[in-house]
Amino acid sequence: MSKTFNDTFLKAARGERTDYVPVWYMRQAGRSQPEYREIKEKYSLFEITHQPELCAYVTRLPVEQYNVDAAILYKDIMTPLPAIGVDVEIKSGIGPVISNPIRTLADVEKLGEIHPEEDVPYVLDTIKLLTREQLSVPLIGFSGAPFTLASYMIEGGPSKNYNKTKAFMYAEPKAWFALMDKLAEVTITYVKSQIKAGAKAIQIFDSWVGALNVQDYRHYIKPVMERIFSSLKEENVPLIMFGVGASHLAREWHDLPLDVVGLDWRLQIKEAREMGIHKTVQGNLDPAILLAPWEVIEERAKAILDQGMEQPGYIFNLGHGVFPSVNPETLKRLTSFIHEYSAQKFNR
Ligand SMILES: Cc1c2[nH]c(c1CCC(=O)O)Cc1[nH]c(c(CCC(=O)O)c1C)Cc1[nH]c(c(CCC(=O)O)c1C)Cc1[nH]c(c(C)c1CCC(=O)O)C2
Repeated sequence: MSKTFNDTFLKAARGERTDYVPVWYMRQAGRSQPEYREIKEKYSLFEITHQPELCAYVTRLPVEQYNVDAAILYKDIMTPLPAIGVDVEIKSGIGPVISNPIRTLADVEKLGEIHPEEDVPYVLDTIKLLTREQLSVPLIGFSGAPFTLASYMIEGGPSKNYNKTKAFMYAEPKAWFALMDKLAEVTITYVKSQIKAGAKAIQIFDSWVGALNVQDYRHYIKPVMERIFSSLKEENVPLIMFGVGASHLAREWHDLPLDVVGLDWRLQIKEAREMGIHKTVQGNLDPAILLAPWEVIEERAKAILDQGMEQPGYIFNLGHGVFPSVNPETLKRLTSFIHEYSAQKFNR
């Protein structure tokens, strides 16, 4: 490794004091970067992820350009699903589309298991490349969570209201829980293989689970999340939870055996602390703010930092992914602002 390893992100994730607030951005490897757009003209997401050298390069780009404190593996939450029999294609401008959606218990029973070394060797090879030779910051591995994966598998694609998913959940509880069990198994096996290959932290994306109320979350989802996090806990790497529009579930996540509660922009960090969330918090600048003039971005970032830095255990991020139209210079400037402003405050 040429540079010394920077573990600020891992320390913050574990709730330890740091010299400054670490930063990374969801969807930092992507469409806001001209180098990435050039690659995307030639290759699809799945084609990039099947080429470990290229995939490692795409993963590294934002670390070098934005000076962020963590890298996130370039792949999608759909990546493990073909291995268990899901026919998924990522359609440009739409998202994941699935041609054999789940409709019955028999469909659930047909789903297979994942064997990461055979089914997704390219994911593990990319991680090995990055963590053994190329990265000076921790690599975040990830998986989609059962509800969010199931929502695509049942709806057959992106959805606004998750009606089919909810109808399946309420009307076919036996099939629902069987599906949650299968997806928990996939998540656990897949994530453990990423950690074994070298991932230093894990984020679980339950992006769309905010569609459920607290009662349904407790009944239909929390037990499966409890099982996943209890099993992953054995691996001793920081575990991060994230979802969109899920402020009403943040307290439920906090109960789970995980290390970091990810927040979108709807809940202020001080409100989360008042709700009793004392674990590390990650977030939560509204990604739309990045399209505003710099003065507005700085003011909003400062307001978030002033709340987040009050307790140790804070990681700066956006409340959701970077939009394609964001200027890379803005992300670079924001990272140095977060680093400098927090270093000054911490060292006073
Ligand atoms: C729900 C979800 C998906 N994928 C993901 C989530 C959870 C995070 C979230 O809430 O946004 C996670 C994801 N998807 C991708 C990453 C890469 C790593 C990173 O954050 O930089 C990550 C972490 C690449 C991607 N995932 C996708 C692309 C676009 C690829 C293409 O256009 O071919 C990339 C680079 C496609 C995808 N995949 C998905 C959607 C909704 C879309 C289309 C929307 C879009 O284009 O932004 C499902």
